[in-house]
Parts: sequence; structure tokens; C-alpha cells
Amino acid sequence: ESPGDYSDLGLAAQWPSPFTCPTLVVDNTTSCPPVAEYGFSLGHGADGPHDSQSDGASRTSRESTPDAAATLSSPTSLEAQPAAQHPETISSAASQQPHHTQPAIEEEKKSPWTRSTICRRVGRDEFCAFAHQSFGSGQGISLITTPARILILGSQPPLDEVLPPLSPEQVIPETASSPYQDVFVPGKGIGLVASEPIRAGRRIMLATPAVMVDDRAFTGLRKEDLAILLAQAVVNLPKTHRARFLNLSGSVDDEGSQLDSIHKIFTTNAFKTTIKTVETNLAGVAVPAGEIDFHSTFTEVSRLNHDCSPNLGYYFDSDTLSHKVYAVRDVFPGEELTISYVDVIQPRSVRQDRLRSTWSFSCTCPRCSAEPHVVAESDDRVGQMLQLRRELDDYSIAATPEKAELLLTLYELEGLAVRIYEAYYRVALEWNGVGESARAMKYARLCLDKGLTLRGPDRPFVDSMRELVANPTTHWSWRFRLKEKGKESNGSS
Ligand SMILES: C[S@@+](CC[C@H](N)C(=O)[O-])C[C@H]1O[C@@H](n2cnc3c(N)ncnc32)[C@H](O)[C@@H]1O
Repeated sequence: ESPGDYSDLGLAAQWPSPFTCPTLVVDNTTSCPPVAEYGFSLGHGADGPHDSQSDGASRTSRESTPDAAATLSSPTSLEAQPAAQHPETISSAASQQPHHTQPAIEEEKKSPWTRSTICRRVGRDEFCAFAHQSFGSGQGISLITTPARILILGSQPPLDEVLPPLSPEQVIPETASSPYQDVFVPGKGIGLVASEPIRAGRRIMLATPAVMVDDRAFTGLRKEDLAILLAQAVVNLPKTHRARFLNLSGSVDDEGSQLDSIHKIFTTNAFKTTIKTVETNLAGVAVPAGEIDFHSTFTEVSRLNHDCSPNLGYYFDSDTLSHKVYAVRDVFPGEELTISYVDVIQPRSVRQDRLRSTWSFSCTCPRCSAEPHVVAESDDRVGQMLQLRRELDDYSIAATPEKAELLLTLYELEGLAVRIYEAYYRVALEWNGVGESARAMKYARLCLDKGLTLRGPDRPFVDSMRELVANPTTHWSWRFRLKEKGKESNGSS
């Protein structure tokens, strides 16, 4: 991984439009109760979604770079499923159960998890809606996945937490002391606006999901089947969290299309998220076992509108199952808080196409709506950035610290604080590559400073930069440009 292969926003709406399932065959044989029986009516909001994509750049890097938004869904990543690593073999009795089995995941050992009475199949996999009502201090969470996977996930932190459920009267408080407010933003629906000064680097949200859908269900289930499971997942949430989900943007106005609405709300607001699984080794120590991809809605984070030079960055922390959102620059009171839904290091037309096709809006941010000659200059800079990244990531050809510094300047000119750690990473490598250890350490520290809040600690580039700071001369990049060019000499800086 490198700070260079960005993914769009983690929002899951990159789902190929209209839906993954090409045939919209209505299965009248379903035994689902009519929607009315779910016992709620929908709230609604505006429209809108988020997604992700890889920049697709090929590299000859000896080490992948860190250019990526942590959680964005991308068609590419959807294909690269690590699912096979997951021992469906763990499947106990739970995974063998027929459809329409009893609620409550095997009445065993006071599990906090309940299971929907209706499940749906994709090939040999059976997907059901599981709920943990007391999770997240009573916010609750619903997962659509297989019984085998819930056994794995429900037995590891944080989903194994067992707390007494809240009584129906208990209301989850709104996030205490948030530095922002929900505001109607003309042309964008609801957005979040800073209500006080926010310093760069401040964490402004820490949110656990309302509904998580296994990527295999998300991509494999027919729309109708997914909608039915989503409706169950939403109904199973505690009242307050359910209401917040149903109030998100995307619901369909049509009378009688509640399932469509739930489906649209989910696809409009879901982020790509990955949960790392652990298993206990023979010594009794928890060790990494694999990863499971989900698409997840977070009722608060999903209020953030898009900007091509966003003032917030975020990543999904698998250990705490929470979305962490940080200010990437100082924000003034009254400024709208924004994230990016797409890879912002692309020409305007590509960004706009993506936003229009996936979330049905035209971006009016300064990078998109400036005078044509200003947009053209911005596009030129983007082209230069992509070219420089290709050169710098090819460790077999000549590149220089000056090129990396130019890349950094271009990130700054484009207002891409949200991705600046990627440039710091390359500058650090290039200075180390010519034996300039002091400058290399300076940029490695900057990369860590920004990269940790924007991508989280669990990234190869973070380890790499830490190694470089600890000892530049033992880092793989030490004088590598000189070696490649046959210029290695005895001297070093
Ligand atoms: C995840 S929601 C964001 C919150 C949403 N505005 C709401 O009212 O809940 C995504 C939707 O918001 C709207 N949106 C987000 N960013 C926008 C922007 N820059 N310009 C116009 N509409 C935007 C679009 O309708 C998009 O489908």
C-alpha cells in the first residue's frame, strides 16, 4: 500500500447502477411479511450517496505507497474479496440452519445477538439480519451476513460486548458537545456546519455503524432480497438509531415503496468498511485471521456532503468498529464540513461524472465551478500529479527529491490537505534515496503526523515511515536512487 492509490469515499453507492443484480425478477414466492407488518413508516430526507475507486495506477514499486482513502468502496476492491480466507468451516450448526429458523442465534450462552426469521441465499451462502441491541452504549447495530461469519465476528471485540439492553424509554443522547450543527444547505440537502473554530487534526466524530451489509450480500443478492433483509436490519435497531437511519437522505417518495426507500437510503449513505478478524493461536494469543468487507451506514457521518477539497478526512477503525473523522485543516465557524466521495486526484470531468452517475448531483465546489481557465489549470496540475506519482513510484527509473517536492507543492495548490501525507511519504523516500537522512526524517514525521489521523495506524506506510524515522540508513530506501543509477559511492550525507 502506498499513499498514492486513492479510493473514493468509502460510501458504498459506487455499486454499479442501478444494482448489482441485473435481473429484477420479482420473487413472489417469498414468505416475507408485507412491509406494513414491519411496524414503522419511513422518515425521509434529500438524496445522495458516496463511493470509492482506485486510481488504477500500475507501479513497479518495491513497496506500495499509501495513497488511499481508507474506507472507500471501489469496484476494484469489491472484486478483490478476501472472503475466501474466512473459514466458513467454522460454521457450526448455525450455518447449516434452514431458512426461517427461530429467532435468537442459538439460544446459547446469553448471546446479545438476535437473528431475523428470514434469510436469503446467494449460491451456497445464506444471509440473515443479525442485531445486537445494546452495542455501542445502546445505539445498537445490525449486520447482514452469514451465520458462520456472525459466529466469528460476534465472538471477538468489540462485537462480543454483552451489556444489558436499554429499556425502550431510554433515549440515546445526541453526540455531546459536537462542534457542528445540522443545517439545510441550499442545493445539497442537510449538511453539517461548524459551530465553533475547529483546529486541524481535531477528531470531530467517532461513530459506530447502524447497519453493516456483508459485501457478498451487497453484491450478490437481488435488490428485492437485500431490501427485505435491510428492512429487518433496520427494524431491529433500537428506536432512536432506527429513526436516525430512516431520516437519512435517499428515501424514495413513492407511496408504498418502503423497501425501495430503505434500500436507497442504504446505498446512498453506506461506506466501504473492512473488519479484521482474529483467531486464538495455540499459545492462547489472538492473531490476525483475515478480513471481511462490509458496506456500512453511520447516521451522523452520512450527513457530510462532498467537496473536492474537503476539510475533513476519515478512516474506519476495525478494532473499535468506529468511523473516525478528523479536520484536515483549520475550519472557521459557519464553514460547511465536508468529505470527498470520490478520488479527488482526477480531472474535474471524471470527478463530476462519478458524482452525477452515483449520487445524482453536480459538484459546485471551487475546484469544479471556477472559471474555465481556472478549472483547466487545476486539471493540468492533476495531470502533473498523476505523472509525477507514476515516476516516483517506479523505483527502477530516475527520479529526484525535487520531483517529489514539486508533487507536494501541487497537493498544496489543489487544497488537498486530505491527501497530503501521500506527498510527504514520497518526499521522505526521495530524500532518503539520495542519502539526505535529516530531510528524509523530517518528511517521514510529517507523513506520520497527517497519515495517522487520515488512514489510521494499521497501514504499511505507517510502519515504513516509523522505520525510517528510527534509522534512515537501515530503511530499504537508503540511497536507493544512487544504487539504481550505479552512482553508489562510499560517501554519504
Ligand atoms: C450521504 S448524503 C449527504 C447528506 C445529505 N445532504 C442529507 O441531506 O442527508 C449524500 C447526498 O447529499 C447530497 N450532496 C452531497 N454533497 C453534495 C454536493 N457537494 N452538492 C450537492 N449535493 C450534495 C446529494 O444528494 C447526495 O446524494
